[in-house]
Amino acid sequence: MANENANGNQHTVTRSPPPPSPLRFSKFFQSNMRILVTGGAGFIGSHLVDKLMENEKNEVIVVDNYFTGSKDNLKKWIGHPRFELIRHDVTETLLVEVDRIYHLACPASPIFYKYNPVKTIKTNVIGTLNMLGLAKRVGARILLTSTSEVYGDPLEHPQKEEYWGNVNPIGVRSCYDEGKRVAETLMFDYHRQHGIEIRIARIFNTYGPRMNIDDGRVVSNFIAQAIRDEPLTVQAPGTQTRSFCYVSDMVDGLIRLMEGEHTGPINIGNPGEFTMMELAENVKELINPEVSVKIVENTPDDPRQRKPNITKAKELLGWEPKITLREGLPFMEEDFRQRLGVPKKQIN
Ligand SMILES: NC(=O)c1ccc[n+]([C@@H]2O[C@H](COP(=O)([O-])OP(=O)(O)OC[C@H]3O[C@@H](n4cnc5c(N)ncnc54)[C@H](O)[C@@H]3O)[C@@H](O)[C@H]2O)c1
Ligand SMILES: O=c1ccn([C@@H]2O[C@H](COP(=O)(O)OP(=O)(O)O[C@H]3OC[C@@H](O)[C@H](O)[C@H]3O)[C@@H](O)[C@H]2O)c(=O)[nH]1
Repeated sequence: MANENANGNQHTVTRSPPPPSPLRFSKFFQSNMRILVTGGAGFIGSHLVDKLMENEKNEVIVVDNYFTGSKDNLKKWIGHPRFELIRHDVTETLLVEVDRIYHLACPASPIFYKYNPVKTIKTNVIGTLNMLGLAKRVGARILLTSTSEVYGDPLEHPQKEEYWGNVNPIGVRSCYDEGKRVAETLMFDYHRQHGIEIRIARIFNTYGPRMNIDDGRVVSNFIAQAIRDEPLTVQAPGTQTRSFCYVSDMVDGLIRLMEGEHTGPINIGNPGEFTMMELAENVKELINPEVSVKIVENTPDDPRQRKPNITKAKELLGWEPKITLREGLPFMEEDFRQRLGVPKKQIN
């Protein structure tokens, strides 16, 4: 069986996939779909769990080491008969009988993934190897949440999936950028060599409620600063761009990819591109017109531009984002105000 990969090359899958559990072929009683979500206590993962749990035919197991995630993000499911939460680090092997694996375990914030770069690359390489070994052992379909960072500091703009990227192999972000690239390589090697059913999402900047308030990412920083009346810290030059996808759109895209027939990689993101200065102006206008903006130093290897070409997501998944940045920011403001205990100022 041959299918086309993102680079347009035919690649032959030499082996048929390992047989899924006989449970999937039950005639009289259709057993629940058993879904493992690694990193499910995190920002995107916990919203994914919420969506998956809405389907009564799904059982969800979350494994997480709580490096950046929190049990608080899953508190409404703890004790639910179709939900299990396991404290586990994916760099250690795991044996659970499942039908689907959403592999999200990896710190996403640059501050956190740069905190322990060796651990970050172990999580991306050994963690993904362990999850692929599990998928092979139990006959599960596995989805990897890769990232727009695989394009590095892109020379092609907007970025299509066929673009091979412009990545520094030895920089301070390489643990994440190269870690995710190796993870994608491992996914395709297990697909070609063992027939594993894989799905690869290249996620672009995602924001929404439950983001770690102090995780250092730009949207969470600006909103927390605006609410606390602190200057918005635009990292120089301020003209660099990102494209921001609201978390509910992201979750919808991930589920469509998992349950569709395409391996990917497929870009999932919102093509609405903003400079950091424009983002600051939007936050100022929507949340706190009095707040000041200050230019601060940036970190090495910060990509200068990023915007997804989402043609494949539209054509192959029937997906496109629905929520614009100006619609999504107020939802995040409400969440942060509630968590910080800072009510909106009454304008009399
Ligand atoms: N949020 C974004 O803008 C974005 C963009 C691109 C890709 N992604 C990817 O999406 C996934 C989720 O990102 P997020 O924004 O929810 O980040 P997050 O940091 O909130 O979630 C990551 C989760 O993984 C857990 N984790 C980290 N290392 C682990 C390990 N070794 N073993 C077990 N659990 C571990 C963390 O505790 C956390 O709960 C990540 O793979 C990230 O690379 C996110
Ligand atoms: O306070 C801040 C923080 C960040 N920034 C700038 O905002 C831009 C975005 O930075 P962030 O730290 O939010 O995130 P990045 O775009 O670097 O990575 C993000 O997108 C790709 C994902 O894979 C990563 O997981 C996610 O963190 C950068 O240009 C950064 O310099 C600010 O201007 N001010």
